[in-house]
Amino acid sequence: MAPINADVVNGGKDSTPPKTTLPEVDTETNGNKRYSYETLVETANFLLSRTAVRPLIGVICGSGMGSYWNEGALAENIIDGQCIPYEEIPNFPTSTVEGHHGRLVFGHLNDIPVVAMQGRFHYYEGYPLWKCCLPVRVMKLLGVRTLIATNAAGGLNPNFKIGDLMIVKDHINMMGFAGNNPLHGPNDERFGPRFPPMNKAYNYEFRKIAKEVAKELNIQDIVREGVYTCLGGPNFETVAEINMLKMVGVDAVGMSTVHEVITARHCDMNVFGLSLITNECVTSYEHEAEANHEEVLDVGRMRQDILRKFVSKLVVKFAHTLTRDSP
Ligand SMILES: O=P(O)(O)O[C@H]1O[C@H](CO)[C@@H](O)[C@H]1O
Ligand code: HPA
Repeated sequence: MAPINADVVNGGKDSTPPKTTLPEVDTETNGNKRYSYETLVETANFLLSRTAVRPLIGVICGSGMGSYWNEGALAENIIDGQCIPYEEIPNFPTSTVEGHHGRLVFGHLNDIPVVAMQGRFHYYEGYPLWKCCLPVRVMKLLGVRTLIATNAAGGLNPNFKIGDLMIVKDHINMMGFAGNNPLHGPNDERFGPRFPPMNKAYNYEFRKIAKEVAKELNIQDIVREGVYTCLGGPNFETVAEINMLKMVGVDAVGMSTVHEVITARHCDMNVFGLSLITNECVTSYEHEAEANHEEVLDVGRMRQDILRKFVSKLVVKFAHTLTRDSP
């Protein structure tokens, strides 16, 4: 077969390669090639050698929602703050999306040892789902017992407004319907069972606590509850897709979180999910506006202060719930 001529592919106009170098990502989905338990223990041990913090709670920051973990922003609350860029962590992927800083932040938030992912990994970046969720398993090996997974999402529920916070009550694993699941492949029982239940994915007690905290902070009017779904992305949805999602009971749509939560529940972590509604999903062909990532990041910036206060308080309350439940 004749080799493909790039000039022809580009319409004969320009065969110069793009200026930016794209990161090489591993699109290998073969179950046998994924990292073993032992490999992830090595990653966890590397982190434990780099920090004295022994985190109990892990936070994943959504698109544009992580800057409250920056030096300065958390200075009043966090002590022993220490940042480790993903590039330095053995076996870690790298963040390629704007609004995802690409580092772990360790520290004590109001005396509670925490680790925050300032930047997550998405399927559309080219990573298989198991690799997107690798940090969740690493957190488990570090001793994290509770995961707070936050995300930016489009609102489908007509009662939601841009800037609202949605406590995730449940999710619909759309990608799982098509057979794409982070647990696909050989199961290592040291992480969890072959067939994990998912009907208690989002901790009921935590959801109750979050509603109480919302009242304490006087933000109850912007705090909602609902069902999240994740699509593969990176394109935003068509009108028909949004209308279909509405019909099946979805309140907010994004491109993350579901697989992280499945991985966390598989290894018996408690989960709290929080979506920031960054845009209204378009449900009619007459609608002029188009979804875009800039708007998503803008709303994230706009809500930094509230997110910082809300998440900081939740960390403390959730940690105390863990202590109470401990034998
Ligand atoms: O889910 P997070 O990482 O918050 O990001 C959301 O925002 C991006 C689209 O603007 C997508 O990555 C979507 O998943
Ligand atoms: N759709 C999918 N993902 C998103 C959206 C959206 O409207 N907003 C933020 N992330």
